[in-house]
Amino acid sequence: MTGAPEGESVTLDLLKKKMTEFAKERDWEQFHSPRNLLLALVGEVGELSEIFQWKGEVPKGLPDWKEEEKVHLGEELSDVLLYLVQLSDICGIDLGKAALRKVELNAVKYAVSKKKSQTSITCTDNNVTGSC
Ligand SMILES: Nc1ccn([C@H]2C[C@H](O)[C@@H](COP(=O)(O)OP(=O)(O)OP(=O)(O)O)O2)c(=O)n1
Repeated sequence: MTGAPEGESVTLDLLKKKMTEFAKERDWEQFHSPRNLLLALVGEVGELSEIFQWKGEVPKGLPDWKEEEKVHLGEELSDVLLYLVQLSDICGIDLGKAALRKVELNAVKYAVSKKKSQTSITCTDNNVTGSC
């Protein structure tokens, strides 16, 4: 498997196709049930968490991290994404469309306050104004 073709952006669809090909080449589709993919996803979230474990709060951009630590972080983030893409695919969910729809739902649920001086947001589902 190679990366994205020259000049082509990485899309969820490209990742989905590459993982379908990856599983097919190895005859691993038989193992890729929704439950198995979910468990694999959770396992990778655990591996991702281990990277941050015991470090305390870390500044944005991870300025003090070694290059190899950042590479490792990228690998674990990718494992989570790749299992999520496969899980969505096997469940017949268009992840890109579902996520865009969720962004819209979130914007309605957490409406931005009209008073720009305030940093508060409004929770429309529980009628509370302020942080929620
Ligand atoms: N049945 C499988 C096995 C692996 N993968 C893919 C998805 C992940 O991107 C990666 C996971 O591989 P590993 O289980 O080897 O996990 P790690 O790469 O995290 O290795 P390790 O757990 O040794 O750190 O491979 C997959 O799609 N289906």
